[in-house]
Amino acid sequence: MSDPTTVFVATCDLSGQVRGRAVPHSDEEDVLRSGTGWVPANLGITSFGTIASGAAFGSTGDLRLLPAESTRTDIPADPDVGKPGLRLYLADQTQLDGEPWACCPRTFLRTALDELRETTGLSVTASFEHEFTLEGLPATRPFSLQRLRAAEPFGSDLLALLDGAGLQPENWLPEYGEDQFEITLRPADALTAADRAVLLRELVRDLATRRGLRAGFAPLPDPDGSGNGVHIHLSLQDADGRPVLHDPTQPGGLSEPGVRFAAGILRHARALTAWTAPSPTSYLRLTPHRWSAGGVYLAERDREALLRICPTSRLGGGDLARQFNLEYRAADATANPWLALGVLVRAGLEGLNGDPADYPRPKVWPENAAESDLTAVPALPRTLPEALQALEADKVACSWFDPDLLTTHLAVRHGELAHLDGLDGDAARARETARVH
Ligand SMILES: NC(=O)CC[C@H](N)C(=O)O
Repeated sequence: MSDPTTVFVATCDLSGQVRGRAVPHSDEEDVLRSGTGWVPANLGITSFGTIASGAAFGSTGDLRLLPAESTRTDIPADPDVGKPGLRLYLADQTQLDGEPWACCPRTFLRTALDELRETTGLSVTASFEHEFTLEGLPATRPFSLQRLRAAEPFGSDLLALLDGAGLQPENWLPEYGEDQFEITLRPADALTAADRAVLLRELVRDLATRRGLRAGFAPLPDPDGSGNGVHIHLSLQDADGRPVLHDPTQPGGLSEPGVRFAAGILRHARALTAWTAPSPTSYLRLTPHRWSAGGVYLAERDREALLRICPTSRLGGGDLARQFNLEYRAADATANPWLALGVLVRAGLEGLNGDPADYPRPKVWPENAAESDLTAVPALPRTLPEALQALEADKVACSWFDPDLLTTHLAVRHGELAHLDGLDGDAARARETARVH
């Protein structure tokens, strides 16, 4: 394929929106070396396009968008619909001299991973599973071949696009909800996995538009239907790349470091949701019996648990320790993937390094736990304002962020709430659903 003439250099904001600017292909080498201009105030834009009052950034200040070469993604030309090809890079937002900018979400994740490695010797492998709704198809049944075929050639084109872009697609499936599909990618090192999550959503939306469809990632498009979740799978490896989460002698097969990492996530769970589920409608999805996350607990193979110990299989000579992973289920596509994974790493790190008195061993609920046994597990926040209050009340969680990043995040969240203020439930949901397409 010939090189696309346009190169788009992008970051992902506090609402998961990808924003950036294009440069001509002839400038690509220069831009890879020295970046292109950017403005801190971009971080204070809500997903409704307004600048949040109270954001830390105003009319002054300048940054560079410095592309990460590893994220280079080519969208091939689609002459049938008159779209030229595009080269896309994800970028770090840096100071003008190239020094890290502490409010850059990608830098936040990288710094958390560095600190995990420096203080524990551990690294993270991760994968993001995305559900979304494909509007414009005939009605079909959940999980059916009919639904898979109804989405053709979108499905096959998507697998080819992701494969060609090096995103390593794993599963493409017709899901349970009306018009719902799921795409999973192979596990990768944590930064790559989060980069791929940012790219995946854009590639899905772009391809859907080119095929005359509309891909929606709203957390709950229909109040009576299924939610669109983003499930974040993660595992830990030691400095030699050996998996450390699995210990068959322990409850649920979860090793001591695994339990401690999980303890950190469970302890800070209510604050974490302010980052992983940052929209008002996120909380309509996070209710019991939706198989999203019905409470703050750790369980073997239970799709209602906030943290799920995923199944492993010996089939075909499978390596159980390598397959063993934890799945965080309270995220959705209104979250920034770098921040969502970054806060999980930060919380896990607190569990690993913190005083065990502050991070008591969580119970590992067995797969066959009855719902009546689980009535005492802590609840997730019921609304976004509750999650924001939980974040502000959690001084440990607040300490993970540059004060300007925290202030701006809170301002954006409150700005979005204000945008929906006074609308009734249906109107608010409709406005929300429209913005995350
Ligand atoms: N199969 C599943 O795990 C369903 C997930 C569910 N749709 C969610 O909102 O997270």
